[in-house]
Amino acid sequence: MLKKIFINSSILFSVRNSSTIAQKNPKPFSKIPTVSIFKLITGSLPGGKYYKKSLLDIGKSLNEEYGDILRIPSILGNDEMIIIFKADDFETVFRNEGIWPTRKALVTLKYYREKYKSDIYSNYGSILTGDGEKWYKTRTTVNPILLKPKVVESYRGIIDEVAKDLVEEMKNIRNDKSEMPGNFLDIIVAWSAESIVSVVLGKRLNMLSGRSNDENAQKLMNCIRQFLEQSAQFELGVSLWRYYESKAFKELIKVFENLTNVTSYFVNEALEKFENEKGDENVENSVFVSLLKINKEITTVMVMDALTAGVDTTALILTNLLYMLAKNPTKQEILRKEIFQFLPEKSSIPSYENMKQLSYLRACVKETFRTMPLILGSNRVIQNDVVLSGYQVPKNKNIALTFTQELVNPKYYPEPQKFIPERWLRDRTDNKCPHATESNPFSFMPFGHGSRSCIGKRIANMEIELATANIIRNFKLEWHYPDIKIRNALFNIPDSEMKIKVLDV
Ligand code: HEM
Repeated sequence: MLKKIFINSSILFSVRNSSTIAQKNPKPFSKIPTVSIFKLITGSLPGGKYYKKSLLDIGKSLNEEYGDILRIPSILGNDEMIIIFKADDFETVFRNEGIWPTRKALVTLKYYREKYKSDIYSNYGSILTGDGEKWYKTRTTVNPILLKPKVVESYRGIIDEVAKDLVEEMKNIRNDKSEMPGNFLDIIVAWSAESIVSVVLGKRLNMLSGRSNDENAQKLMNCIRQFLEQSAQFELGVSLWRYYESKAFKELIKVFENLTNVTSYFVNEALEKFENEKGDENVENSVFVSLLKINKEITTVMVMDALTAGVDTTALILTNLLYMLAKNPTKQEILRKEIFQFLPEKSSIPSYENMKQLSYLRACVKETFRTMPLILGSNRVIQNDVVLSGYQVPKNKNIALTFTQELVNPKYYPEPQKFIPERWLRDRTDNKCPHATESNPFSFMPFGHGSRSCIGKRIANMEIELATANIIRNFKLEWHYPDIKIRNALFNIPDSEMKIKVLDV
């Protein structure tokens, strides 16, 4: 064992040394290890090494096989892509992303919006799929409303109200073994949709407790689920859709159309309400109303993006977190102790001051992002020539940053497979605890980085923290099944029934 550790650490050392030299004498771009898309496709067929593998495993195999940088040449509508795995390289890319960073993602949604919905995006680009100056105009207008802590704080009451509805729903839907139904993820998606709609539009859909008879609310949920499931094959595979619109592609376009229609319905409804209540000082605060006072066009664009990007993401992280707490009862008890200390009553609404004290809760959220990442990474088109992992990479190349390998790098996160929230605490009492706060900040970016990072991160964190605090305040969670499997959709999603046991405390 010792010999193994010695060999591993000497490899690490020699790689580090040689990489320093390589940064000074970089190898030419043409020498970057290259994997053909043909090899990737055949590897994904039955019998191939990537067949039925999760994206996490595919990323790991590519890193092991080709090293810290590899190139996939352009083919049939897919741009050439450089894939990187190392935190130091991520830093280089982000420092060279330019003032209007370009991310080539959600390409089918972008295509749909440009081809069929140019009227909505004529003056202001989408935050999610737009680029250049039009993206910048929208982003800088919305930033103060979605990212300023004081403004986000004003949504605490409504987010807590929805979290308490989720707790009631969990009481109602547990079976005679006190377990959640297999489709618990759908309930959490309903919670997430309810939360973001109430923040953004100031409207309750009442989707929890089966109370909603609003057919548009149901439509919204269906569209978001279909988007998650159906767009993955086009995002991740060869872009043949650029040449030929298959039946599956046409169905995806229909999903985008439905999603746009249902969102437009909510936007128009909110507009009408706003017009009727104009001048009334008691009009409820919402992102919508705040933005509307600035610019109506941007308001529509922002609602489209928030409902597209802000539902499944948050729902999946809360699901993963509850699962991790159920599987780690000792950590769950530490968290419950902290929550009892600051929230003695089940009905209390956690204040800003209360939540600031819940450092173990925030550590549990971070450790969930690390151990069960939602996405493989992000990408940027670099604006300058750079050196990555010892190779020259000219400007304008599309770089895919694969975050997941660093999340389990023992150099940054000792005992990486273990769920250890303590590693995120600043004032550690246990000195033996592996410490993440000293690790490279570019090794942990669940919301991305820079001016194109997630605009919903503060809202998402508040939703997750309030839901978890309320759930752990009310229930003890247990897991009595084998470890869940993860499958590929647009995100990494659980492929097992989420039958978490919930017992009253
Ligand atoms: C736990 C929940 C969430 C996670 C993990 C997450 C993660 C991400 C990531 C990784 C990016 C790309 C960042 C980059 O390329 O640097 C992103 C972008 C984005 N997210 Fe989120 N997100 C979450 C929740 C939300 C919510 C609630 C909203 C709703 C407002 C939202 C709206 C967006 C938008 C509009 C973008 C595009 C930003 C831009 O390109 O300027 N996200 N998110």
